[in-house]
Amino acid sequence: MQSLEEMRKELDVIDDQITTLYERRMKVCEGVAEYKIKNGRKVFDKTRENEKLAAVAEKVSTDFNKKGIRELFEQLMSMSRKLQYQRLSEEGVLGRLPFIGLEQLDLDGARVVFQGVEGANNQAAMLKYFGKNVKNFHVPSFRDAMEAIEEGSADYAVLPIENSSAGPVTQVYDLLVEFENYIVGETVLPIKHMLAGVKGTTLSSIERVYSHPQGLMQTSHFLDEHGTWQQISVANTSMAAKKMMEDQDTTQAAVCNEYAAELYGLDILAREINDESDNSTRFIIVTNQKVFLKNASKISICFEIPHESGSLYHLLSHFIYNDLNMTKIESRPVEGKSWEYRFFVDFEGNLADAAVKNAIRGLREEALNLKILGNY
Ligand SMILES: C=C(O[C@@H]1C=C(C(=O)O)C=C[C@H]1O)C(=O)O
Repeated sequence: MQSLEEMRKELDVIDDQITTLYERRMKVCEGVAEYKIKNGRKVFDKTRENEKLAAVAEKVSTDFNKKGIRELFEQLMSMSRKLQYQRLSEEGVLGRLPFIGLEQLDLDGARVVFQGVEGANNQAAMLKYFGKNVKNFHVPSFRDAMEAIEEGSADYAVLPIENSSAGPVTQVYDLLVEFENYIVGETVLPIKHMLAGVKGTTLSSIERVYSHPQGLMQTSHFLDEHGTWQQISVANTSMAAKKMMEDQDTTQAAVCNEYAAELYGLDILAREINDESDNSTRFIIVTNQKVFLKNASKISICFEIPHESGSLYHLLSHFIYNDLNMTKIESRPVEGKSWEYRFFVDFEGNLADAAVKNAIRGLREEALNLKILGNY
């Protein structure tokens, strides 16, 4: 039997050959890039890649090696594409993105819509971002807010997207896909939940507690201690508070913020019942124009992927190869396609950066239905 040293020497010789061949292959791919630039051809040719994968698998013997050689060539061709996108970028033929860069947002006389009623956390987020003199109105649902900007009755909408303890506001993710509206800003607001009821309500008189599902989730530890209370979801925490005022019923209470409790004349029965003491929610500012601030530093996109092994891995490699820092990934089921998912990715960068354009070009060719949700 050969010694380990001898076998390693043999591997070194083989690897030298692979390395030389890799460089030679990439050199040819540069030529392919030049050809494609000249002739306006797409970088990604899935048919050619599938033929190649089948051909190389044919040439090796065991199932293990068939799988291995496919993986190796998937990687090689993915590298080849990235080199080609880079050449396209250097030649300035990446194409223009349909977003217009602005020095600042047009906030003059802007009308802003938020979901809920007076006292909603969405309203507090709006006041934080736009200032207290902002012209505004409120609507019953997130969908109504999206429609208001799409049809132009409002210029901006403020929507919650994610909570530090309860996670994503999934409905808002889905609406971002459905509507031609784009994120232009974000703001983070600390959220403190109170348990509030009309005068005379006590912890022992309560049978039902009302709030937005996020409000119920963010106070689940406290609510679990009162397991007999029925938890009822309503569209907004401030709507729950308003309902308490309207019903005047001591068998029910609302999870809402202090301002809403005050506004609707409720007593606070328990303060700061949120599970996490630093509970906070990130809100996005959405508009109907494809614009971004020139100093924007975060990009949100979403895409579907072919239902094949390795496809997410290959798509995410565009971030790695362009040195882009991915800060978040979420997935949501694709409507009408059971067990298929749409991915939402946030990463650092500006749409004017070459690295960003390069990554988006690659993602656009290789993913299904890529949508840029905004740069802010
Ligand atoms: C090199 C090409 O570009 C891409 C990369 C391929 C490869 O590395 O073999 C194959 C198909 C294309 O997706 C080509 O079109 O031939």
